[in-house]
Amino acid sequence: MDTSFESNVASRSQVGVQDFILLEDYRSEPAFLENLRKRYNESLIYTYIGSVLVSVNPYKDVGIFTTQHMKNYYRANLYEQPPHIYAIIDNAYRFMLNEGQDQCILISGESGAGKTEASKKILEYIAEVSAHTRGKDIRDMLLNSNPILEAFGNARTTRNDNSSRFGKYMDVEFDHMGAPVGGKILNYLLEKSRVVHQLSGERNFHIFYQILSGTSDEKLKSLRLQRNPQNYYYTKQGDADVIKGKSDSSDYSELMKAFQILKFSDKDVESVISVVAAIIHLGEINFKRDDEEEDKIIITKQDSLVNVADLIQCTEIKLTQALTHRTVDVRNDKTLTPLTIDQAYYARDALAKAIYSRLFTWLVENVNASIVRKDTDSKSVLGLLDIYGFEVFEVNSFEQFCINYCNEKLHQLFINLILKSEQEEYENEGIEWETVDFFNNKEICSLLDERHHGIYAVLDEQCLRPGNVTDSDFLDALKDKHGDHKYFISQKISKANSKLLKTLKQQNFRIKHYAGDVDYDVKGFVDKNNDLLYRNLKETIMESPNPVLRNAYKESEINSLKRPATAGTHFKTSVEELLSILCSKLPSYIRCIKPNNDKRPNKFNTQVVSHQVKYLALLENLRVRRAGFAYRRQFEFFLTRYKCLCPQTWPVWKGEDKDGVEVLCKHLYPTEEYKLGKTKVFLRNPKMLFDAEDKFQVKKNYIATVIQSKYRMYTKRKEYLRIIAAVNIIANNWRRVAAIRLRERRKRAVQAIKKFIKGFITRNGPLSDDNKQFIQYARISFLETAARNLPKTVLDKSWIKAPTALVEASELLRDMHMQYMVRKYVKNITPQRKDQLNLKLKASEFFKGKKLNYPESVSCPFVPSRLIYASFVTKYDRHGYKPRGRIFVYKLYITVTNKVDGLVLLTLPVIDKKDKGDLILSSEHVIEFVMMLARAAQKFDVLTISDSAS
Ligand SMILES: Nc1ncnc2c1ncn2[C@@H]1O[C@H](COP(=O)(O)OP(=O)(O)OP(=O)(O)O)[C@@H](O)[C@H]1O
Repeated sequence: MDTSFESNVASRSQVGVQDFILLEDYRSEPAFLENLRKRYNESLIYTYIGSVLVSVNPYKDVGIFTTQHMKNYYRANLYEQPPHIYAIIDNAYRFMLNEGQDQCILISGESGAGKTEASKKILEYIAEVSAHTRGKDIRDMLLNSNPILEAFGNARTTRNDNSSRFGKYMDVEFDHMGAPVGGKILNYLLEKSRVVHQLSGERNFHIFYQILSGTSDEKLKSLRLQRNPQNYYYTKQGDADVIKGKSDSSDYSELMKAFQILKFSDKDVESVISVVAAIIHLGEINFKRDDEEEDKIIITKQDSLVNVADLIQCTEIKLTQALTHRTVDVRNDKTLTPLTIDQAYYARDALAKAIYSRLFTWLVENVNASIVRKDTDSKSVLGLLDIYGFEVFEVNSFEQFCINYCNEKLHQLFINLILKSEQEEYENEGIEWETVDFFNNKEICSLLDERHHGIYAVLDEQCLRPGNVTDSDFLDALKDKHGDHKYFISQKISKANSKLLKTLKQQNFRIKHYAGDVDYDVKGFVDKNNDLLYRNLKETIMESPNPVLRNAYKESEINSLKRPATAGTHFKTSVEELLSILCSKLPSYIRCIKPNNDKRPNKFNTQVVSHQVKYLALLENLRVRRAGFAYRRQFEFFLTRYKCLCPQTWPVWKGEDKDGVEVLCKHLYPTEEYKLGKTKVFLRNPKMLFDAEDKFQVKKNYIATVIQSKYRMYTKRKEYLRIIAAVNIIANNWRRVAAIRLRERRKRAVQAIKKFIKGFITRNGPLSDDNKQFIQYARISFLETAARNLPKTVLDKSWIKAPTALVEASELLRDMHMQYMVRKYVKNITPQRKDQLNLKLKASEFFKGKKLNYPESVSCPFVPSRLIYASFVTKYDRHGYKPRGRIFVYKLYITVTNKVDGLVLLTLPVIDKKDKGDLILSSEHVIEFVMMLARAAQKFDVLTISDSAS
């Protein structure tokens, strides 16, 4: 929203105003010039007057024609970027594509103001922005038509080193995608007199110097030319053949390349070069009176004539005759009359001009043949008019008259279109049209071109008169017809005014053009209007096989008794045709201004510019544009931009836009300062807009903060909602995944269980797919359970129950484990313990199943500390010796009952009578006691178990 005309308003004070409409003192010429100057000094060469672009030639590179600049202006609104020619062309190009309305861009300004450069920039822009589309060939051809037309149609003048000496209108046709698909060039009034005559400091057309400088030595030799232009009459008159910063030879190379791109054949190019060379040689032909025949003339430089004849491929005799004689047709009786020397020179120059003019027409026709649209897929047309500006010289001739007439007509078109569009806008908007004070040049146009009365008509009338008509006759006829016209001044009229008498020459007449007064010298008007080329010369040209000249004149035309249209009428008609072409299109204007007459950068000559501002009618243009209202805008746009300045419309206006704008305007301006149309609001004074814009700029910061915070909130909230949505999606997905997994798990579990059950059912059967897994599981499970529940001692006889399929393995395992336990036990057993165990074993032999309380004792280990020594009997051995260190029980019987008691009967043999007999003892550990005792006695056969009853 900020990149618009209105934002440019905000920066208006930086370097003047970018649009003259915003100029406070818009009626003041000094204010206008000052704005131009200020901007020019800052290298700001473009300024708008509404949609008209005013361009001041910088004569230097201002660095604003880069590809990046083109990109900046591409699809940008007119006011989005600083004023620029790209903005104008982009606007027209887009309008053409979007609305299908043909466009034309009218570039005007005086010589050297930058028209040709502007038209090149336009073509470059079109080529760039349509580069993505098809039509590369056409783009290249359109761009390369320039070097060709410039070489043959441009020349150095005192005002411009590269002055276009013809008017050019180019149509570029586009398809619906915006790709250029074809084009057509129309050329107007080539200044052909330049071929034979140049003023001091000027040159002939560039092509003459390009050929002399750029062709190879060999080629030059074949053309029988020397390099130095000073050697030839037609190229040396201005004595200014070297142009600073311009290379004719490299221009020649560029020209040859352009010929190739535009598909000129080598033969065609050769023919063109030959024709130009022939013209150079033609200028060398001189005449003198024949010494033998007084009334005859002869050619002095015969070799030049031979060169011309060779180059245009005609016979020398025919050419000689055509240059020195003319055929006079009196009642179908054709006689050959010798020319006077003057007539011969006239004929020579006329031939040179005719050939060159024909060459130029042929070139344009051939360029057109190359760029003509080949298919029918053309949607719209963009026309480009680069036409000579208003010309005022020391001596103004027929050419200036024509050029200024064309400008007069274009100016009228400009006024009509600009006024018309303004008027239409007011009418469409239902706003009363306020009369604009502007100069209408309608009367001047009528003075020049009115049927039967205008100056062209008078000239034609004189030219048609039989007999020898002079330029003075023409002037007299003019004085008679227009002597009292408001815009025509001649000596007859000026008699009364002595001041005028001094300034206006006898053979001159003055036209008060819209752009200023111009004095025209009548000399040459009749001849130039007749544009006569003697019949013999025409016939000579026609006979040439050179493709350029071959069809220059039609047989019917030569034999026709009807006079061909005069040059003036021809030009007038082509201007009318041009105007009707322009009228059928929507125009955009580029008004070019030359800042000084020295072709120098950084020099703004107010006087020079002031003159152009006047003749381009820029102030008038501004006045029309400002008539009544300086500023207008669609309601919607205006309300959107400025609604923040009124509490009732801010932040949201709920009603119609128009009502909102009314409320807003009431709040901002006095009633007389604005008007509401049907779709637009009109502000009378730019100051009103400036005020609103300044307030808006201040308010903008506040709004920006609000917008920023709202935006941040909005983005954060959006982000938050996005995260929440994402979380929900993830959660849903996760739940779904979890459910799927659970289902899968259950499914697997069901299958496993099924398989398990099947396996279980068939576990005792042979190994099969059904029970393989179960058995495997049972094995593992059994082994794991067995591992956890292994017996810890050798006495522990427990063992888990094995599944049927594993019974055998289980038993083996059990045995192995027992062996392992036993081995381990045995490995860890002490000698004492072993002894005890042996004793226990012995006890088992004796008591197992024999004494009732024996089983109780089995688990109770024998304890050595409870060892009982038989100390009560000491016996000697049978040899009567007392055994050393040991109890020796000589004869002992031990008896226990078979009951559950601890009684022990010790029966000792009586060695000594005094010794008592049997001994009954009681022990809690009766088995242990008995066994220990028996071992102590080293006799186990002393043990007996008796029935308790005995
Ligand atoms: N935009 C520009 N930037 C830099 N130099 C420029 C620009 N426009 C014009 N010039 C300079 O001014 C010279 C004259 O410009 P140009 O030939 O376009 O004028 P013109 O109006 O076409 O003149 P004429 O009517 O004589 O053909 C150019 O050769 C170039 O040196």
